Amino acid sequence: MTSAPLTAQVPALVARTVEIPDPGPLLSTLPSEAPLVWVRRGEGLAGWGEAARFDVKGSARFTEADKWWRNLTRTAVIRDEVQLPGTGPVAFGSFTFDDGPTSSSLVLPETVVGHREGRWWVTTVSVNGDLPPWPSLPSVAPIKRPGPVTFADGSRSGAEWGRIVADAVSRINAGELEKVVLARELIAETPRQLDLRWPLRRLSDRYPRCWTFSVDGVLGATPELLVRRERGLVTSRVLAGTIRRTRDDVHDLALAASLARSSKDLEEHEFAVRSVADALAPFCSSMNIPETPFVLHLPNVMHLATDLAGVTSGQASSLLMAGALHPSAAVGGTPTKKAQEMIRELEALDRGRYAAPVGWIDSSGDGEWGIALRCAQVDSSERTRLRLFAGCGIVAGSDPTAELAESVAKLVPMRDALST
Ligand SMILES: C=C(O[C@H]1C=CC=C(C(=O)O)[C@@H]1O)C(=O)O
Repeated sequence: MTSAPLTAQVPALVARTVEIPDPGPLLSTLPSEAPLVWVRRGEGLAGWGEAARFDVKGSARFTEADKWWRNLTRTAVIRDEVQLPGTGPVAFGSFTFDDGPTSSSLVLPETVVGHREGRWWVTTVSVNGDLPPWPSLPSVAPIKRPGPVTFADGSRSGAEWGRIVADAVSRINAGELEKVVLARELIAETPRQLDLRWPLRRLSDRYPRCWTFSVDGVLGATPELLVRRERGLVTSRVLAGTIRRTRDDVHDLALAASLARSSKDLEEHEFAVRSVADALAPFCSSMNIPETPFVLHLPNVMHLATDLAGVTSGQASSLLMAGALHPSAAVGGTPTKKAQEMIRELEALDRGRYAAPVGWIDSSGDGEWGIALRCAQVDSSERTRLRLFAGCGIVAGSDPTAELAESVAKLVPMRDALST
């Protein structure tokens, strides 16, 4: 079901991108209202304003959103003096994990500031056929602190969650399925309306190897890139298999070595790589899949990681690829259908947009889509209540106590980002 007919009159999109001098950190250019963000190591996109949006529910959400974007950009007039991926009009998107009651959205910002390869630009758009305003950066209000934040259990306490993990392990050992990813929720309350720039700045400063994102009230820093399509090349960073860090670098190195040898984690990782490679295969004429994963070090956890790369064989956009890849075994399980049923049965949680594609797409279909992991969903009106999510891959050898501790470690980035 779509909330807007695809055949509705298509607005006349005009976009203009101009090069600008270094404006400082991208996140410092953002006004406080509804920031749209995709940033890693200082590069990426920061947008605001809403020139057009598309909200959609149901199993065809990715294809319908892709159709809407193609319709909108097909007849667009684009003046782009920078010509890099992410220049010209871009839409930011955030999708739901399943076909439940929450909508997925694509948002076309009025203004986007971008930075890549030593260049900076501003794009402005209009959807009424007029030339958009001359790109300029507004002066922005200082970032407000959230004040003391409280945290409480969401749909289940930690102990209850440990019990459903134990249940999943016995069912995996009984042969019902091979892997399931179970998530838990934490509720954060802020005493005053949250200025989203506060957690975003902290996430991007502390987790520079992650993609910091904010789209339509979902924000976080994800280490997992579901798919990037850029000028005929497709890449994907697959993660699965995790170990907590201890703050002792020497000990962490030993842990990293044990992670790289752990048969439980290597097996979990293999499921995730296989699911991504299988889903990408129809879009690629060739693909490179490294034989062994590397260990990705983040401040709170370490992951087994594999970077896949392929050459595209058709016209499918980055968004269609993201839809085909979702849900990968890193967020669903193996086999996918069985895992989704078990998630619904055991979690007692509407995942909303957690563990689903978040990212951006440009008018050529190129773009980057991460998986919204370790993120928060802000209630839209008051902005004083957030649902925080984190999940863990459960396989035959999983220990519920260790998984609970892992989920706590995965919640740290968002918790810390909200604290004053
Ligand atoms: C589902 C999450 O992590 C996934 C991604 C990387 C490693 C994972 C793991 O080792 O369990 C999870 O599959 C999450 O952080 O919410």
